[in-house]
Amino acid sequence: MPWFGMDIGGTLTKLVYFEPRETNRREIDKETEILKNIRRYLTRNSAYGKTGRRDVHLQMDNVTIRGRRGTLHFIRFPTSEVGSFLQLARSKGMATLLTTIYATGGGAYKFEEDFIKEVNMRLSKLDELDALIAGVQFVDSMNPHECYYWEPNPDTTTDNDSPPYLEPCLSQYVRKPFDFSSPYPFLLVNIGSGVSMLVVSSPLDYSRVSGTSLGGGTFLGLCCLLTGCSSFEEAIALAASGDNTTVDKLVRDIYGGDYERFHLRGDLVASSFGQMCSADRRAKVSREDLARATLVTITNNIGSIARLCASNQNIQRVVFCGNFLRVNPLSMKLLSYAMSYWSKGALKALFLEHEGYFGAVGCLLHYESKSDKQNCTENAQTDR
Ligand SMILES: Nc1ncnc2c1ncn2[C@@H]1O[C@H](COP(=O)(O)OP(=O)(O)OP(=O)(O)O)[C@@H](O)[C@H]1O
Ligand SMILES: CC(C)(CO)[C@@H](O)C(=O)NCCC(=O)O
Repeated sequence: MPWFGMDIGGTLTKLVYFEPRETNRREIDKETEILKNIRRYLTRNSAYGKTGRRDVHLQMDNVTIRGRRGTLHFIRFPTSEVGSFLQLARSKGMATLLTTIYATGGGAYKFEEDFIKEVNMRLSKLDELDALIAGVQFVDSMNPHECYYWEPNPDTTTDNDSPPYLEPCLSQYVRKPFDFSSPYPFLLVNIGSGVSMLVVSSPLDYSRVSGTSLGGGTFLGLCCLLTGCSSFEEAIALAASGDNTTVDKLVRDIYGGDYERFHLRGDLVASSFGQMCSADRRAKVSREDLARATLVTITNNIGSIARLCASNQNIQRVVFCGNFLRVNPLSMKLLSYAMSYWSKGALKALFLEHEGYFGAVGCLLHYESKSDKQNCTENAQTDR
């Protein structure tokens, strides 16, 4: 059976395929024709059907899993296309193999029967947050460049005591590697369709301390409504060339400058979408500006909750992951700026290269959903 790990999320399904290195002739001969075809199909293409994509740039070579060396391939498709995926898998002969694969995410429960009916495939279900943490730890241990952060380029910033203003500052942010070899404790913020926030205290000890339904799904849903865009990539491209200050009400729109007593600078957003109460302004606003304001609103809200959780728990490192951050450097820079600015430099925002794939990797590792060793508690969500 090919080694798959699958995370069937609210928006995207992530499939990670481990291709063991062929060690000898006997092993190659033992592989059935169907398995060979599946391997060739997956590894020689980067698009599957209309919507399946392999993220070739994320491929990891020379990975060891359960004593075998090989390559990890990262594939995604919209969860709304699970039906087409099952038909494709059937057409490749999957139904003739007696298979069980490890799967997580809400869809592992929702689509369990469909997998059995369509491709004779059993889903062995793992908890999505257990799988997420296991995946983060494993990928980070295999990839020295996994973890990174953003900071203003020291060559382009001026020597000035006051923090740099937001907009000019963001364009100067550069990406830097971060040594994540002693990570604990850290706050893990998984921005998928919705958002989960986990305090990770040690490899086997974490708790879900908060969450918010205002996540990546909200950004995309609102952008589709407001701009008529039809894909995440389009929404991000619109936001990248927009200006949220025509949509949001800033502190300076209310005060004429800074609100000095409480150190609220004039360029801070006082009220997200606050300018859209005016019919005149609504008539003039562009799709780009609306997309930018939606991105900034959702990102800053997640940043605020993350900051509260981190300071409640006395944590300095906040690791953001999830596919909302895919092709989305703007949100990463905004989060970096907000974490540092609002905590007066105490908090550091960190990011992971394999963004939304950790749950699927965790499945591939065949971690058990309820290990006796693991101390995973669903805490009262007091941070809301
Ligand atoms: N190609 C894409 N299509 C749709 N959304 C995308 C795409 N790329 C990135 N995204 C963003 O990623 C989000 C989904 O992220 P992710 O795959 O981590 O979560 P999920 O597993 O689907 O959701 P959840 O964990 O809440 O069930 C979307 O809501 C959207 O903001
Ligand atoms: C429901 C999950 C865990 C599914 O991945 C995720 O979408 C999420 O954490 N949503 C936020 C739920 C909340 O805490 O308000």
